[in-house]
Amino acid sequence: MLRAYAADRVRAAEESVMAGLPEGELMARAARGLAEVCRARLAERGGATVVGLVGSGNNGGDALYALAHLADAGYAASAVVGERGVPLGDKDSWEAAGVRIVDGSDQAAVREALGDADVVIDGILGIGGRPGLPDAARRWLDEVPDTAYVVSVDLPSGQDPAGEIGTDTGVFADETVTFGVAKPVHLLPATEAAVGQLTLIDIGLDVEGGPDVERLDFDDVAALWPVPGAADDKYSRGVLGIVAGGEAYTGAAVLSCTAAVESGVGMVRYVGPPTPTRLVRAAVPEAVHGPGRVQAWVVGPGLDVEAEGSDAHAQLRVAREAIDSDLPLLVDAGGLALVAGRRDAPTLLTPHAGELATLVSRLTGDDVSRTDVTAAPLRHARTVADHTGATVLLKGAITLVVPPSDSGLPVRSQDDAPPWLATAGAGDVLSGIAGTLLAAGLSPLDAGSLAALVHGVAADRANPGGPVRALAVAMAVPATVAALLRR
Ligand SMILES: NC(=O)C1=CN([C@@H]2O[C@H](COP(=O)(O)OP(=O)(O)OC[C@H]3O[C@@H](n4cnc5c(N)ncnc54)[C@H](O)[C@@H]3O)[C@@H](O)[C@H]2O)[C@@H](O)CC1
Ligand SMILES: [K+]
Repeated sequence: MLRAYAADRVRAAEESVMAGLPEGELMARAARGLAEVCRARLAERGGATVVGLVGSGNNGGDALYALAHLADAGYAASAVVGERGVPLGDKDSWEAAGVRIVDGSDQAAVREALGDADVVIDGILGIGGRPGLPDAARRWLDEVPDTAYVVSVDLPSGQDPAGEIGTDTGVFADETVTFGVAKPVHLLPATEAAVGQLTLIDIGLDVEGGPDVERLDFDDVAALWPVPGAADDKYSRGVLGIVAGGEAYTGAAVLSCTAAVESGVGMVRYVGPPTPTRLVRAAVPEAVHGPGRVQAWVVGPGLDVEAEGSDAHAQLRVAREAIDSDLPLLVDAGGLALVAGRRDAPTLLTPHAGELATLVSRLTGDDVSRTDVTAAPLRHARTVADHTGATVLLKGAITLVVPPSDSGLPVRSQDDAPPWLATAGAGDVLSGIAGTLLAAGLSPLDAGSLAALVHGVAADRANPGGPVRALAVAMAVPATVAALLRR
């Protein structure tokens, strides 16, 4: 499990560690680790020249000390500094340590220095930064050659340390070297694309309490996935009711039911009108039909809440009963239109960005667009979680699973899916996997994040590096789970 802690908690931890250490020791550790990474990247690239972009705070201090180590190791090291000059010591002392100081307001000098750079160290802003870069720093970035390898110190400068707000004016790094623990910026969808490879340097930091953001990795699957024992039967493993599909969207019913049986559900009860029922009978002979006792519900894939006719109305009635029940519930796609008040039972909502925008707008009365959601995904997912008491799984290239704030639980952020998984029906498959896990008794947070992980890995295994259809993802789930359980 990768764990990230908010910047203010990291600062508090730094302060308590620093109290027991000689002055400057923590920064010295950070800079030594940073210099080692840069030295390895220079060696891999056969490079001789490293240039730091140095801001006025401690992030710039880390960069400067690392540059001094690299100068000491024989590399040509320069530091571009802003109008406030070097963050620590004075220009002469750094030049005595072998670091050439370049006046950042002299664009020609900046261009000349960066033109030769094999590695660029981005030490403009760290956890003290707000989203966006000062104009002067933006002009420095204009001179960074495409061929240079950009190593960001702690986080890509100008990106939101909290990972809440995306900006395209910040640094986009090849690698980010962070200290002690990861921060939300490294894992959350608004900012993670700017981080590049994440490298963690141990500086002896220990943050108290649980993380703010987590990411399950493959080694977490065995501890969470419900593995049946000899005493289990289909009922104890979990019966999942699926209210999905209609005369218009017939495939969603097949995909959701298929994914559930491929995920090892005890039994599926399918509820829908005649055409999807016929198709589910043919494609998923394991499913039983019509309402009955279940341990959890999936409501919504391919569900048309506006559909007319007695069959559609009967299906809608079961959907509403499921929502009003005290059973664990997953609500997806068409079913999201039925979500209104709070539920006390475990609830997982699984919108994509457009559906979340509609949901936020309806619940808050604000006019929120899909673009607003993609610019600040965590904020909007949390708004819905707090309004409904449900856990919100926001689908995307990175899947966010956001419990209500008052739960005290961390956000999970999963990046397991290949871009090929952005295909019709993939969400229906996810609902079948996550529904199976809810029926087996997992919490919405575990069910949602574990399902997102398995869904992404199954897509990759179905056809590594190439296109994949939703049905193939569902069919790849059994071997994927077996492989993850064997680790
Ligand atoms: N506290 C410690 O002991 C350690 C800190 N470390 C480094 O220190 C960094 C944090 O340093 P600082 O707190 O000095 O803060 P930063 O160096 O991140 O930022 C410096 C200052 O820039 C200004 N600023 C922020 N956003 C801006 C914007 N968008 N435009 C213009 N100005 C802006 C703010 O006044 C901020 O205080 C960490 O990210 C890490 O790199 C490491 O050396 C490890 C040890
Ligand atoms: K930085």
